[in-house]
Amino acid sequence: MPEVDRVAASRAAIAARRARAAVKEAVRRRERRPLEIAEAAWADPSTPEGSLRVRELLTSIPGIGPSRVARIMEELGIADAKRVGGLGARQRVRLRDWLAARDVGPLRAAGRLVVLAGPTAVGKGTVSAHIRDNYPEVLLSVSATTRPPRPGEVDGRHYYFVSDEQFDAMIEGNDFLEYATVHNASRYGTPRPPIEAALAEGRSVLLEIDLQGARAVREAMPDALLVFLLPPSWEELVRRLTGRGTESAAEQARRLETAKVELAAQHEFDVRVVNHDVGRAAREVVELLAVPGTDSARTRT
Ligand SMILES: Nc1nc2c(ncn2[C@@H]2O[C@H](COP(=O)(O)OP(=O)(O)O)[C@@H](O)[C@H]2O)c(=O)[nH]1
Ligand SMILES: Nc1ncnc2c1ncn2[C@@H]1O[C@H](COP(=O)(O)OP(=O)(O)O)[C@@H](O)[C@H]1O
Repeated sequence: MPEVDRVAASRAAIAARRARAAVKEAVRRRERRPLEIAEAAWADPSTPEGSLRVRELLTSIPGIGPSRVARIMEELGIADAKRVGGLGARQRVRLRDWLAARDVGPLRAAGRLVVLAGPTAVGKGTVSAHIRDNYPEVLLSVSATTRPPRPGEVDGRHYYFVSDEQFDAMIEGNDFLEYATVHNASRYGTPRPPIEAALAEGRSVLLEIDLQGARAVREAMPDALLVFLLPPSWEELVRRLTGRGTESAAEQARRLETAKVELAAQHEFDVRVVNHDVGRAAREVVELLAVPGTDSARTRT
């Protein structure tokens, strides 16, 4: 191919990729409905909608992660690399029915609720704090807890430190999105009102809670995206727990037993992020929040 044609072809490929990225972003931000994208693709398969892969379309839908997408595509009998515009008639019917069943009607600007969970000492607190300090557009939910503050912890910033009676009153008042007893010791709960207010304003919310909390949020809010934070290795997890030095040897051993059970539940989650480096892991989580106006939201393809 002559050089000038090659340059034109590669420009066209870049433009097509950008156009597909814009379609995915619009779905992610709930500006366009997935069903409408599929219908545009079938009306004209040469459009960006037509050349979008089915996998990409489904992964862009808020609340659906890659492992669920793989399951859905298997159920629909659609091969991994298929483009929406290239589906056969029967596959189109199956995909249309599936999208229509979860079509939510009129769209509204909506923030996303992301739950960050993972085994003890993987770095959930560190990654969340990094997000709170570097991405102020994300609301990091502050939980209420009955455990006493550790040195340096500030009421209202790290937790709302409450008495057992106050915690009971919050349960009575239906003030929690979820609550649980963690490590067989203290109670922790996610206050509901700030989350509902932020989501209603189109702001994204991050919850850093334990595995039972993540499951409860999925029940209460099926659109929530569940992210599991993984250590680079088991040895590194043990190093982080012992290095933190906030638990006795007996408590560390108990938490490591719980960590094994928690790691076994990682496949219940939509997305897994490995915490090699705090900044990188935080950025990956923020990209999942797809906050309009952040660099990560703009450049994610
Ligand atoms: N279910 C639930 N778990 C929470 C909540 N807030 C914190 N947790 C979890 O409680 C556990 C204990 O937290 P913490 O006392 O700060 O100690 P850590 O284990 O050293 O992080 C962690 O696994 C947190 O993810 C909450 O609101 N709900
Ligand atoms: N990416 C990382 N690399 C090295 N150490 C880390 C990393 N993330 C967290 N840590 C360290 O691991 C320990 C546990 O982190 P923490 O945020 O308290 O875990 P969690 O909230 O999951 O229990 C802390 O000492 C923290 O400084």
